[in-house]
Amino acid sequence: MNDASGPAGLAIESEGLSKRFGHRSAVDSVNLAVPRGSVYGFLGPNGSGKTTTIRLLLGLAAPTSGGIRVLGRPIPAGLSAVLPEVGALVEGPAFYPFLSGAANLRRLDAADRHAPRSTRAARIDEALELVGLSHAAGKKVRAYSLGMKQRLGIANALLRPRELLVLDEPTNGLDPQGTREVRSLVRSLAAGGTTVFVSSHLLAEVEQMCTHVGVMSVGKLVAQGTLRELRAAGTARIMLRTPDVAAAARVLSGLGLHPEPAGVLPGADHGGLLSTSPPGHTVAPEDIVAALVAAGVRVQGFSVEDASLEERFVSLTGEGFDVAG
Ligand SMILES: Nc1ncnc2c1ncn2[C@@H]1O[C@H](COP(=O)(O)OP(=O)(O)OP(=O)(O)O)[C@@H](O)[C@H]1O
Repeated sequence: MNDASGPAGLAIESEGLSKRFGHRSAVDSVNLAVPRGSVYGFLGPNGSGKTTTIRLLLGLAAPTSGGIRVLGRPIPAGLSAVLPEVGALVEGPAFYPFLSGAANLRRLDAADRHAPRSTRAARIDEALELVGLSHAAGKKVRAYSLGMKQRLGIANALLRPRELLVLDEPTNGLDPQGTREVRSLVRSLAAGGTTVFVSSHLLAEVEQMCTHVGVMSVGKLVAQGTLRELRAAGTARIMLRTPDVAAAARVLSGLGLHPEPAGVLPGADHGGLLSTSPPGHTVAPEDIVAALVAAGVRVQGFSVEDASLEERFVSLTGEGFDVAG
């Protein structure tokens, strides 16, 4: 595995990570590569193995086979050294409803034997500030909205400065306002330099929050990379309106694209072309227009539709993604 000790290293890395329950493979040969400083969206339909993977990463379950390194140390051997650097929100944290948010954090902080008592109050104030709950510190948790409870859970994960934050479906069950709160919190933590590994079954959410994505399907990691890389692996579509259809088709074919007549398009005198580029083959839109103009093709309209990530993920997982959110 790579050396993860430098800033350019990986915050999480796994090799052949597998977990079986009886004959059932919940996680199957997963090779994760989560760069330091990234917001990594761990995307997959329900039951695809995300929670099990997260439990393995945090040493909450033992792998059947394969290796894991978190912040450069092997798991589970290096857990005690790594855990203080890692904040996690896996199962929704249990709060006492009749205690205030601050009082709940005081109890949780007191349960951490590494947390010095003398700095407890300052630590709690800081964590509440970070998640935007200072104003509600003295309010009983039963009066918190779901979004506030979730942010309190994240505050608990942030009682110490963390290099890595692992969040399992942090917006599950939240209303749109709570969802927005948690997403913007994740973005601001990432802007502060924390690596965030966040699971989700919502494609739109991953697109909004994340720099990197790993896609799980039936226990396997079927794609991984930056959002841009995954988009580029799809097929871009070009729509061209022109009266010079035949000449335009020759130019596009010459660029390695696949033009097809699009019939009469709205606003076109004679017709148009739909053109796709084969996967992995990209021609900059400005180069396409320049080539058309150089060949004397009269361009009435030109648009590029990026391959939708949704199409790409559906083709990877064979499942419709819930794209709401
Ligand atoms: N303790 C367990 N014993 C037996 N099977 C399990 C156990 N934990 C998980 N599984 C199975 O492993 C598979 C992956 O589950 P997992 O919870 O990791 O998926 P997930 O992607 O997190 O889904 P969800 O979003 O619904 O939690 C599922 O088929 C699940 O039923």
